[in-house]
Amino acid sequence: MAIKPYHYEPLTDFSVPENRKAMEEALREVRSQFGLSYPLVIGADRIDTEKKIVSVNPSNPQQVIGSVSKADTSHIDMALETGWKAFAQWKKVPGPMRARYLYKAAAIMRRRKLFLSALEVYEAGKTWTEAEADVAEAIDFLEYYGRQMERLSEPVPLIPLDDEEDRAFYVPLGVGAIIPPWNFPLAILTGMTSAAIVTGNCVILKPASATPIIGAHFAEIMREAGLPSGVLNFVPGDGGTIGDYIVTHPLTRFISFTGSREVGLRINQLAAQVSPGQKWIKRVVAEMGGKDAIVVDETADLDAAAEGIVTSAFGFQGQKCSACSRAIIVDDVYDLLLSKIVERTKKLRVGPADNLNNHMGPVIDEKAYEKIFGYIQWGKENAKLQTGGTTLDGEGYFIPPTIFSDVAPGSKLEQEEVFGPVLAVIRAKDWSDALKIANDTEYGLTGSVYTARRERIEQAADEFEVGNLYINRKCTGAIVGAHPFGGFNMSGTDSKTGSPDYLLLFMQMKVVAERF
Ligand SMILES: NC(=O)c1ccc[n+]([C@@H]2O[C@H](COP(=O)([O-])OP(=O)(O)OC[C@H]3O[C@@H](n4cnc5c(N)ncnc54)[C@H](O)[C@@H]3O)[C@@H](O)[C@H]2O)c1
Ligand SMILES: N[C@@H](CCC=O)C(=O)O
Repeated sequence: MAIKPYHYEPLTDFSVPENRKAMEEALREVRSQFGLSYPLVIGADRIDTEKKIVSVNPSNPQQVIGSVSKADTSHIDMALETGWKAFAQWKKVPGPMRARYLYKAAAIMRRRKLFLSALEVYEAGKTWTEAEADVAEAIDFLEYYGRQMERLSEPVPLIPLDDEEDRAFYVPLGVGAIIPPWNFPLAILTGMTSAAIVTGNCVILKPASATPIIGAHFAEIMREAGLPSGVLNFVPGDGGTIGDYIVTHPLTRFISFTGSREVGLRINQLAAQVSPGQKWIKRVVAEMGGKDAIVVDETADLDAAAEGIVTSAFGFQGQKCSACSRAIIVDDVYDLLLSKIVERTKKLRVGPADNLNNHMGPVIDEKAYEKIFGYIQWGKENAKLQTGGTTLDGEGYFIPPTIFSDVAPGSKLEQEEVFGPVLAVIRAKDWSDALKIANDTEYGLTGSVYTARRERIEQAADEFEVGNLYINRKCTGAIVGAHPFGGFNMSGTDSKTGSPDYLLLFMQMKVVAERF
């Protein structure tokens, strides 16, 4: 069997009765495993600690999904030392062979797709479709990065000199820390970890504290895929407590982080300081937040725009870095489009994520719930509430999709990342004004433009300062390999996940020049 060219993973249609039944069975299977405890994994050792991170269901926080052991600083020392020991062998494994571990892990994930999706429904509060899309994306990262590593294992083409042989090839960096967020609990964690590993590095993986059980299942899948021990060390812990220790540790060679602007900047700053005994400049790859906008002009298909805005704003409860949190609409069509957006939004059902009939589940935890309601309160005092904004019945952290209109450019709700189901609608004088408002943010992650005018599409391609610009479509849902993903400015360190360039961030080029 030859390795086929990369193709993104198809999604499951849950309107088909057999698929629905299979998912219901997977949800039952996950429930039967509630309460299990998962150890740290350092080298070949599985370590149970007294202190645990307890993971709960955000749709019903009384329900415990499971617990993971909690690493302290001594475990971080152990994991880094173990990683460096494993690195001595792992870096010598040829790239195409390392890729095979990823293909194997992808095959295991594919076989367990619905189980992992069901786990996300309970641990992250994702609806069925959002959960399955995340698992599919994790598989995509494994398949795509494997093939990219095969390509990058070829010798680098050089200009030949007359009197010597020159060779150039990529070598790994060493042992690094992988620090993912909870919002794409399998896809982003898998992408970040597999990119570092397939390029020949060893890692310590600290999953986000809200979704550690999914992380534990990933670590287990990599073990089943045959990954040599010590290449991936799994060390859950509280970011605020052990994060600085990991980042400043002299044995940490690189940090791959995805999360908030605040934590990303802190990591970037701390990593720049040289600790005693450290003999490299740490490399930091940081993917951070967004304040993403959809701009609509007077020539746009307004029904398509309303659909794109609602999907982008409220998919996974607005908890995507790519989420549309600003709809910037030109005056001519503002009132009409606003009414279409509000009408569609009012049809969205919010409730427990394991019920297929709900379009939206809960936000991730109490802290997020309180923070989002802080923004809602601000909106009530400073803008016009169109829908939502109330508390909802039920045990979980449910927030209705909330829309504020007449939000002033430059104001708090127009500038800060809410990371929840809150949409700010902003009136622009005209197209030029709309583009100016869209660019007036320190972030630059995703954006969309709805227009029928060719010259405006080209102007946006040139002037809309975002890493991922979409035309006449939603601003979420990047596909690995088709939409390299990552933002400008305060949205990160200018890297692109799922792109032909991404793996280079985990390697350096070595040149050997030989005279005979
Ligand atoms: N650009 C992207 O591709 C992308 C993708 C997903 C999420 N995000 C962003 O992530 C944020 C939401 O995720 P989050 O709430 O998990 O973010 P977060 O910054 O709170 O946490 C991210 C990770 O950092 C860890 N952490 C916390 N404090 C730390 C410290 N001092 N040192 C080291 N690690 C520490 C956390 O435990 C977690 O694993 C949003 O801002 C969102 O826009 C960006
Ligand atoms: N890659 C995802 C967003 C990841 C951030 O949360 C998308 O394109 O919607």
